Amino acid sequence: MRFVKGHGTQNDFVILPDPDGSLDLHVSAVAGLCDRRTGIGADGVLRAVPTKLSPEAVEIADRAREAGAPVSPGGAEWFMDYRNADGSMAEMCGNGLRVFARYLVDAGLADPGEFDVVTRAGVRRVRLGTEGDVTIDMGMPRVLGESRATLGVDEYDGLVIDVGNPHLACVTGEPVGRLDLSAQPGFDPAVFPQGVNIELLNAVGERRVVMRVYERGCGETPSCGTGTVAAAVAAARLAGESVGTWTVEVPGGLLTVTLEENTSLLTGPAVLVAAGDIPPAHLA
Ligand SMILES: N[C@@H](CCC[C@H](N)C(=O)O)C(=O)O
Repeated sequence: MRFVKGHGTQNDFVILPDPDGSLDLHVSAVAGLCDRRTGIGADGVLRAVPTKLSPEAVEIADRAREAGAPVSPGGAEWFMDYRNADGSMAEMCGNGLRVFARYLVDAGLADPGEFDVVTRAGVRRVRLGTEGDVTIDMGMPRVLGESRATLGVDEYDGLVIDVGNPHLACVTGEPVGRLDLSAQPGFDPAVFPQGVNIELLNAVGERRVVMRVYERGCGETPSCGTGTVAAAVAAARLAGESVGTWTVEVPGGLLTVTLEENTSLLTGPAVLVAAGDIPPAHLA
């Protein structure tokens, strides 16, 4: 089985091309591939399957069209089947989608420029820039209320934000570089029955934030694209703003989030670093 390895601001992924839709990915196979000692090592797996060969993806694309989403006519040809490092499925991955788009273009499976990709969060438009950056239309983030994260004895208030997947974005005055994110922070399971990605962030300047994240199904990662959108929304609220461009500094680099009236855009790098073969026994 072929694989490609890539990352977006150090949030890293194993891409598994599945051109005939025959790959039955088990939780343990994903966890094995993502293991940093016994596998390839990654924060997640991106299975690339033609939309038409995945009933799940066909349904998502149809629903998006019915809801009036401007799915490009020949577009949305590929489904990004995203899995976290522990093997769990998630709806959306912002860094992963940039890397996925880069892979499709490099592999000759999509034309450079702009195209649509099906994700579990809906159809997302991607645009490859000329400088190596990729921009994704992430849709309209929804603020659903407030909740609290706990780190040891410390509590952090935050906003419950849906970016296709669930987030709790907590702005704090305590420098986030000092926080211990080595263990799962506490959260209210009644608010997040499916788990949550938790961002802790400092507003450090004019539309600039520093963020760390503890991802559902992964642990602390150097970056989370959907998390940066949630962070920008939380920082914007604090500043009494709702639109504009925020720079989000994560341990793995810099991402740009533009909040618009009806949508949000995420821009950042997407790099492919290796390719190879996985022995079939490793996927069994
Ligand atoms: N790293 C991702 C988010 C991946 C999914 C997340 N862990 C979840 O379970 O929702 C990103 O870049 O957005």
